[in-house]
Amino acid sequence: MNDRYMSGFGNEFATEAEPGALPKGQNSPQKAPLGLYTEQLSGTPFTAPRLANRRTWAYRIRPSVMHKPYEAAEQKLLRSTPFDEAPTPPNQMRWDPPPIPTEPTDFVDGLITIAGNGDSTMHSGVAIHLYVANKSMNDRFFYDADGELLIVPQMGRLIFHTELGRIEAAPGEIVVIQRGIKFRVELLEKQARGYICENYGAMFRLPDLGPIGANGLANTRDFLTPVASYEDREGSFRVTSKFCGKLWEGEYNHSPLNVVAWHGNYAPYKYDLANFNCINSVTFDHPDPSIYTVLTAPSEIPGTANCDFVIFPPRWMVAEHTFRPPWFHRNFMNEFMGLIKGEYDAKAEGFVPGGASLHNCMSGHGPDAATYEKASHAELKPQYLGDTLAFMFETRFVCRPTKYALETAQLQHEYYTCWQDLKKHFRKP
Ligand SMILES: O=C(O)Cc1cc(O)ccc1O
Ligand SMILES: [Fe+2]
Repeated sequence: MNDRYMSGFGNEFATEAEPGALPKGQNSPQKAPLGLYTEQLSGTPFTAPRLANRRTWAYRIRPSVMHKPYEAAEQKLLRSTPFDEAPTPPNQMRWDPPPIPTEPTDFVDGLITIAGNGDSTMHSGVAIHLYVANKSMNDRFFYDADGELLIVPQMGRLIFHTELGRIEAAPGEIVVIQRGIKFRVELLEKQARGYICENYGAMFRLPDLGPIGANGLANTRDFLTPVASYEDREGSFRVTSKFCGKLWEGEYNHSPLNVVAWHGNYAPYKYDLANFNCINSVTFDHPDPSIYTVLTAPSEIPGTANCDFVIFPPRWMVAEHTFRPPWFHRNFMNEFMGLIKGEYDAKAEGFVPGGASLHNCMSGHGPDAATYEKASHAELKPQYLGDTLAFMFETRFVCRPTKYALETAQLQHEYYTCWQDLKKHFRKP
């Protein structure tokens, strides 16, 4: 731990970048300390039950209201609901990684929507985007009124300069920036690439642990929220807003990252996936992948997540008399997968870091033919899967690919062939 982050999930934090900037004993004094403006940011309705209620009080150089009117802005490959650009095929789909652009492209211009579902205006469903960038945002900022952003870097370290503090993230870590929070993204390397789940629904939270007990999976102390830090910059700035599925741009004469102090429980965080305490079979059989849930965004139906964020981290495989990789299956839920590094144990080739796959409701999938043959005959000694980090956004509604995703050269039209060599082994007794 260093002094740039505070640890815990959903805590009531209090942090000031200048001593004395937080008012004592009340939220909205007649005059806030240091000549700051007081502003409340609500992430849930005022009346949400206490356990789900999220809001933050910000003490800032100027309030968020101070800007010129937003106007419609250029939108590149970013898409939103209703995701009806093209019919959704029931086929298994897989993509190679998107190329890094040759033109200067920042995090916002480099957003590419692959698929999505639900209705952002009804606060349900998700959009799944990739980002590719080679340029930092300096005088440009972004906020998403449609949903919360779960960002999964795959290449390139980044700094997310947010209203509530700075988060540095490398591949292997994830960052969550909630609805409405403004930020800009600085690249610490020449190129950056990764995945984003834009969650229109209820905020991501930690899953219940049931019989696992009070500890395990992602532990609360490993979630890190930044301390307050601010920019006191005046000039000409651009804020891009994602609102009702479209991009809008507003002119500001100051940096909106001007929060000198804040307290509350609505704040961005990061989590290092290496801290995930993996629970798995030490007897036999391959458990359902829900054991790998890092975060869940619930829906109003119990056990039916709007989106689960699941990882397949480095781990020991020890199950006896068991086919160890994922089994063949067809699911109710819809599975978008990405690979941060290494290899995924269900696929011998073709699923590469930065690439993606999509297996929608009731579409058969599972190990490719090469993996099936190998794992059916493998000696079942304890095996460490070291070089691997895959993840899944598992959603309640069918993920409907965008026209871009269906037409891009990165779509692997031959993906289905990885199962065509599965041999008939049946012997009638
Ligand atoms: O399809 C996949 O590769 C994801 C997955 C992994 C697993 O271990 C079990 C089920 C499942 O859908
Ligand atoms: Fe699956």
